[in-house]
Amino acid sequence: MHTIHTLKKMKAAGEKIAMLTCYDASFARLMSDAGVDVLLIGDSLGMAVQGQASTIPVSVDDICYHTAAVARGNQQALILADLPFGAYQQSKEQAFAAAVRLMVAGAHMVKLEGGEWIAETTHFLQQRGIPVCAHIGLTPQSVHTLGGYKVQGRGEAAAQLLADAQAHAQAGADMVLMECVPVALAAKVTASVSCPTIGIGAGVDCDGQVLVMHDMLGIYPGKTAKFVKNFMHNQTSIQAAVGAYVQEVKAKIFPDAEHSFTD
Ligand SMILES: Nc1nc(=O)c2c([nH]1)NC[C@@H]1CN(c3ccc(C(=O)N[C@@H](CCC(=O)O)C(=O)O)cc3)CN21
Ligand SMILES: CC(C)C(=O)C(=O)O
Ligand SMILES: [Mg+2]
Repeated sequence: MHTIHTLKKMKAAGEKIAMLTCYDASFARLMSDAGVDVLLIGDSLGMAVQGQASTIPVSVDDICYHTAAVARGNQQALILADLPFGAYQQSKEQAFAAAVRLMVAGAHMVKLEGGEWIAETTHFLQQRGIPVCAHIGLTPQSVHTLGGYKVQGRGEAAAQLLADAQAHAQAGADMVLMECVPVALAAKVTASVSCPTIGIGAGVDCDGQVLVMHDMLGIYPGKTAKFVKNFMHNQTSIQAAVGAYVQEVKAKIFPDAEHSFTD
C-alpha cells in the first residue's frame, strides 16, 4: 500500500506521481492495477457524477459513500478524499469532525481548499493523525468569489500563491495541489516545499499530475479546461487509456505546453 512516505520518496527520486479522480470500486480496481499512485475522491463528483452546475452542493455523506466504494476496489493506491464546501471552513474543529468521517470511510489523506488563511486547520488535522493535501491556486469551491474558473497566481499574485504553499508545508501538509497556475510559478513552489506537489493545469514540473477521470476518458459532457487531454484517443479500452495516462505522466510527456498556462 502506498503511504505518505512512498510519495515523499518518489519526489526525492524524481519519479512522477500519477493521480486520477475515482468514484467507484470497479474503477478503483482498474486504476490501481494500471499503476495510478493516488485515487482522489474529488468533489468534482458533483459535476461529473451528479450532474450539478458546480461542486458547491456536494456533502460529506456523498464523499463518504464514494470513498467507501473506492476503498473496497483499491489494491495499493493512496486514497485521498476531498472535504466538500461548508464542511471545514467554519472552524478547525468542524474540519476535524468532517475529516474523521472521511478517514473512517477509507481515506488515507484529506484535501481542503484554501491558502495561508486555512493553514492552521492543516496543522490541527495533521497533529491529530490526519494527513492533509492543501489545494491552492484555482479553488473551485470559491468559484463565486473568484468570478469563474480562471488561472491564478499570474503577475502580482504569484508571491501570495508561493506564501500559501509555504504556509501549508510549514503547518505540516503532506501534499500541495495546484490548479490552474502558470508553469514557472508551479515549478518554483515545487522546488521550495519538501512535500510532493500535484498539478492540474500547473505544468510538467510538479511532482505529479491529476485529472478528472471523465475528462481524460472524453466522456464529460460539459465544457472542459485547456489542461484536459483525452487519453482514449488511439486506445481501444479504458484500461489502455489509464495506462497511457500513467505512462505519459511518468515520462513527463503530459502535460505539454498545449495543456499548460504561462504567466
Ligand atoms: N469534469 C470536471 N473537470 C474538472 O477539472 C473540474 C470539474 N469537473 N469540476 C470542478 C472543477 C472546475 N474546473 C475547471 C473548469 C473550467 C476551467 C477553465 O475552463 N479554465 C479556463 C481558464 C481560462 C483563463 O483564466 O485563462 C481554460 O481555458 O482552461 C478550469 C477548471 C476544474 N474542476
Ligand atoms: C480536480 C481535482 C483536483 C479535484 O479537486 C476534484 O476532482 O474535485
Ligand atoms: Mg475538488
